[in-house]
Amino acid sequence: MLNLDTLLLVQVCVTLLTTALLVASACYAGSPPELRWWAAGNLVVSAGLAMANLDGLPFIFSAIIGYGVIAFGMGLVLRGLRVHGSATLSWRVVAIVTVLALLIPAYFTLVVPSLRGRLCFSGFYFALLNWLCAVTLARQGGWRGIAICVSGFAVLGLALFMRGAHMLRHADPADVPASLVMGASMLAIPLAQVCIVFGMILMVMWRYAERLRHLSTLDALTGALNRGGLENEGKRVALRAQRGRRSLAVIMIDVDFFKRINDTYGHPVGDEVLRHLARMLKLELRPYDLLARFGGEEFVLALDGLDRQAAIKVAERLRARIELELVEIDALSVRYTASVGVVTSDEHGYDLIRLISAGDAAMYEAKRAGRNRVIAG
Ligand SMILES: Nc1nc2c(ncn2[C@@H]2O[C@H](COP(=O)(O)OP(=O)(O)OP(=O)(O)O)[C@@H](O)[C@H]2O)c(=O)[nH]1
Repeated sequence: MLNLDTLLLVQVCVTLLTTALLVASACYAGSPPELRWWAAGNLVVSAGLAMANLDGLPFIFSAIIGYGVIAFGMGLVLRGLRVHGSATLSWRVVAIVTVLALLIPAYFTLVVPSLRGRLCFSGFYFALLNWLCAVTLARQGGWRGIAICVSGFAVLGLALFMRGAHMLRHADPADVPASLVMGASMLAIPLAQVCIVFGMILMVMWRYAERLRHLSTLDALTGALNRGGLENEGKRVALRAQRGRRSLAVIMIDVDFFKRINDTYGHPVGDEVLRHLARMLKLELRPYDLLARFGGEEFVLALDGLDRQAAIKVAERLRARIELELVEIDALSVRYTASVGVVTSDEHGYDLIRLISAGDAAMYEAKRAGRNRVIAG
């Protein structure tokens, strides 16, 4: 038969070990707040477990306060789960969770003294808290990493519930079936804890990798897509337009005499002009359109559903707006113009590379024709 004290020690050790894992992954993944809450929660839970079970501590700790500490730790874990779902959990809720966990053992210690009642109903309460964690996480959807964590919380809740239910039915701790269930639940608890923490780490690492992948497709100066992002996203935009039998327009925009802006005002001002242009273009786009920085001072727009006439109209509106805009940096006010090339899939097909090179040719024609104008290719 499994020794319950040994299993309890295993549970505390596993909690400490998983806390170390959470801290290590927080260091690697830029210390996201949810990992910090989970690590803190885990640490508090292990302190509570030690308080509730260690011999030699004053009775009040093992009988009442230990349970409150465990619940407080679970409140922190729950807070982390909410933060992971871009929500929050007020401290008032954490306090209520903690106070309820104190009231149950206090009732069965001070009002109606019953060890069985205390262990049993505290078990039910902690089962509920774990299920609440499972539900909070499951509602966030996106099952990568979450599934293992939800299963961990569900199993942990089930183990605690079974233990409570068994204690309610078997008053005698020497009862064999009761001991068997107790042992099995004590074994399931650390295993579920390991699952939960691995799930948490997976969730955070997955999100971190996604963020890095997203950042790698963006131009650091302007926030528009970079060439890599343009290749990936551009293919999707072109395919979507083609499947929907809609025209796809590509507009190439190149700042005129940008070298002169750099030479006259300095590179930081040139950078600000590029940021300004990207901001303005983004505002003009619909959510499914695409903006990328193609080269130094050249941007490309891919607009789904615009035929030649509509695309020329948009390009002319953008050119006119650029001409009117004033970029203000400190005491400086800088005006600039841009040359614009427009092409659509109706003339050049849906291959984005061909569209871009045709658009580029039209844009260079606009430069040759005197700049600050739109040419359709
Ligand atoms: N500030 C800044 N300048 C850049 C950046 N990328 C490229 N440039 C500069 O942009 C300038 C582009 O100059 P050119 O290719 O001669 O073009 P232009 O002066 O705009 O002339 P036209 O295109 O013919 O009107 C170069 O001096 C590059 O150094 C950037 O990220 N920031």
